[in-house]
Formats: sequence, C-alpha cells, structure tokens
Amino acid sequence: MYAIETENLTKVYNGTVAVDHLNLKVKKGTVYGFLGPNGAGKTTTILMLLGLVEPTEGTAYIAGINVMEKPVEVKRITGFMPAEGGLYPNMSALDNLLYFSKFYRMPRNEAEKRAKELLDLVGLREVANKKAGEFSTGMKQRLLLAQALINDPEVLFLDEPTNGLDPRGVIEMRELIRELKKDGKTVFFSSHILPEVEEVSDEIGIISRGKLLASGSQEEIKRKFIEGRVVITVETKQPLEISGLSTEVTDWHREGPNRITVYASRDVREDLIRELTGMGYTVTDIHLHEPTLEEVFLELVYGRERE
Ligand SMILES: Nc1ncnc2c1ncn2[C@@H]1O[C@H](COP(=O)(O)OP(=O)(O)OP(=O)(O)O)[C@@H](O)[C@H]1O
Repeated sequence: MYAIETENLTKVYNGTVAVDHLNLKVKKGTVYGFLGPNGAGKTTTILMLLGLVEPTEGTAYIAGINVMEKPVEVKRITGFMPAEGGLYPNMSALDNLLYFSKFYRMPRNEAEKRAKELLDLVGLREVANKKAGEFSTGMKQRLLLAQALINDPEVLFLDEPTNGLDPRGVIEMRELIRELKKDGKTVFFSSHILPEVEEVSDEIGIISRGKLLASGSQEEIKRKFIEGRVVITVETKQPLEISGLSTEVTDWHREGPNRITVYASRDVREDLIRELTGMGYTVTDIHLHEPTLEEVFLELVYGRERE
C-alpha cells in the first residue's frame, strides 16, 4: 500500500486546468519532493490530497483511504503546513499549538505535553510564550511545521516549506524533514527550487502546467530522460575524421581536432571503440554524459536544449 496514491486526479477552475490527470505513487516512510514552477498545480494537488479541495475528476488515497469518501479519517492521519497564513500573530507559540490541537479533540494535558515536545523538536521551546507575530520568517515556518505535527500524522504535506528562508533556515528545515523521515513519517513537500528538493528527497515528481512530467528516484528520472538521446564524447590520439563512420549516430559535432561529441539513440560506446580502432585510431577517452537533475528539470519544464 502506498502512503499517497492518485488516479487521474484532476482539478479544473473555471476552465483553467490546474491539475491534469495526475497519477502519483508515494511509498510509505519516504520523502517525496514535488517540484514545479509557480502555478504548476502543486498547492491544488496538496489541497485535493488533504480533502480540502474537491477534484473535478479522479481519485486520491492516503494510506489506502479514499480521500473523498472518508475525509475525516484522512484528516486524522495527515498534517499540513500551508505556504502562507495559518498562525495567530497575537497568540504565543504554545497557544497557537494548543488552539490547533482542539481540532483534534486532544485532552488539554496531552495537548500540552505534545506541544512542548514539538516546540523542542523545532527549537522554539525557549520562545514558547512569545507572540508568533514577533517571530522571524524561519521561526514562523518552524512553528507551522510543529502545528502540522500536533496530531502525530502518518503523512505530512509541506507546501513550499523553505519559502522566504535564509540559507541557514533552509538547512534547518531540511534537517527537520530528515528527522521526520527517521521517525517513520511520509513527507510530501512542494518546492520550485531544485537543490532543496534534490538534497532531501528519496523520490521526486516534476510537475508543470498540471501534468506530472517525471517521477521516481533521481537516478530513474535521469535514466529515463537519456533513453533515446545518449551523448558521448570521444577523444583519439590522432586527428579524427568522422565522415563515413558506420556506427549509428543521430548527430555529432566537433570539440577539437581530436575530439568529437556524438548523439545516438543508445549507448554506442563499444561500437565506436571497435570501429575507430579498426580504422587505426587510438581512443584515449570516451565517456557518456550524465545529465544533471537541473538539466533534466529545465528541459522537461522549459524545453531547453541540453548543452
Ligand atoms: N481557487 C482558485 N481559483 C481559480 N484558479 C486557481 C485557484 N487556485 C489555483 N488556481 C490556478 O490553478 C493553477 C495552479 O495553481 P497552484 O496554486 O496549484 O500552483 P502552484 O504550483 O502551487 O503554484 P505556486 O508555487 O505559485 O503556489 C494556476 O493557474 C492558478 O492560477
């Protein structure tokens, strides 16, 4: 059973397709980074997964529970850190958490114990009685995270948790996400900043204009991306003349007298070495170009050419 699963999940707002037939599978206990540019449909997806926005089409399951059919059960096992809002500025950090705990009908002493543990976790215990409105952006984000954890959820949704944070805040949030994973939680978090997702996610989903363009581990995404478009650089001891080569390449360009880059639909390194050796060349270097996740992301989302 997956922690999160969707089948053709779709949301159309007055003719605008915000989320388009999304099929997601997120394994239990993993960190899933949901990456996409502004307006890609990340928030809408999260809101549908939480049962807060009704899908136009499709189904979503959290830990096997149908979100539309059993919204209350889903709310019990999920936590949500929104991208903005969500705190009462005139209430102390502790009171914000205690107030939130009431939605889960937690007994007061249990709520207090839990709230204090969470303030410890996010490093706000010492400012527990300070008003949330006086907090820095990083502190507010951490309080929002504590709030999302009040009901000890199995599956946690964080919408742009690093938004507005300075580099140190980003590192702290990343460490907190790792802690949550250690604790066995599934963390689904959205971001438009690739390195933040890359660092901490077990799996990544790339979304653009409501569509899931790639999903899986970073290695899987890269491997799938290079299928059919392999880039190989070859260097030979002697000046290289490629015309008349029978190894199947789709294109090539010269990097220097002894060095060329070829584009092929599969890994033709062995064929190239064999053929070039047969032609009397000594191959001094041959390597396959591994795209970075950034190249994959940019090309998938913006259709940029790889260098
Ligand atoms: N309540 C709404 N009514 C109408 N259109 C909406 C509504 N919410 C979102 N949209 C539209 O749906 C699309 C997806 O928006 P969404 O907020 O889900 O994207 P996002 O990836 O979270 O973007 P961002 O990073 O900017 O928050 C956008 O075109 C947005 O304008």
